[in-house]
Amino acid sequence: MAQLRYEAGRINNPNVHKVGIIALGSHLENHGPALPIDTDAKIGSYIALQSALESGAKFLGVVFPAHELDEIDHGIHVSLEELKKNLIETLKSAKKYLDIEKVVIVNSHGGNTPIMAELADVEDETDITIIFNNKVISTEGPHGGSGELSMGKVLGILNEDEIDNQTDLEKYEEVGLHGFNKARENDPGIEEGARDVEENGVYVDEVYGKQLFELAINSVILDVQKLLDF
Ligand SMILES: Nc1nc(O)c(N)c(N[C@@H]2O[C@H](COP(=O)(O)O)[C@@H](O)[C@H]2O)n1
Ligand SMILES: [Fe+2]
Repeated sequence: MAQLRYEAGRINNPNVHKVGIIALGSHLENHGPALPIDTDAKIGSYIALQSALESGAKFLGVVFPAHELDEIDHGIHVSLEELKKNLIETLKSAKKYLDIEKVVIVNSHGGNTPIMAELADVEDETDITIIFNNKVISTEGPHGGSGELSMGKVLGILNEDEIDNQTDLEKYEEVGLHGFNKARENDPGIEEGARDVEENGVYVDEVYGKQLFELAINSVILDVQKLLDF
């Protein structure tokens, strides 16, 4: 069997080959008329791929299923148990075929956050060390709001003709999670996002979109370094 040249290419530390970066987003979720239903998956995949290119870590693609709170009905999502099962199978496959021992999960969908409480289990089941990176969720602001619109502009997935309609909130109740009153009552962050869209509307700024991506990518690169230092 061929001897692999782990030091080939722009590789600072050959151990980086044991580190993977995988995106966890949502492919089937309304984001108003200006953004496609797989906006989260594309934002997360872009961050994961760019981070892998910069750090030398392996790009492991994107997890297919996504979870969401019951009180937020804006797409097609699975139970937390089903997401956890799929994540374990996916990571076991990365270990079996690519000899991956450590992974950064790049989360780009707010509804996946509850999986964080299951990660110790996932690490035990897969014998893989995990860092869960939620940076883009914590900086992007409201669902289908200015942050996602601006990143969508950078990715070229934005329908510019529909931007003025994005805040027709009676029609597109998912924008800012405006129409999900129970979720707004239960989560001050969601309430804040809804109020922001209701009071300030939305805008598109490509420079802002690039800054959001840079912040998220740098944060993932730092996580890769932390895993290398383990
Ligand atoms: N979709 C969703 N589900 C939850 O459970 C949430 N807590 C949030 N939070 C807010 O929505 C933004 C996420 O929107 P995307 O899922 O990335 O489209 C997030 O930034 C919070 O403002 N969202
Ligand atoms: Fe989402």
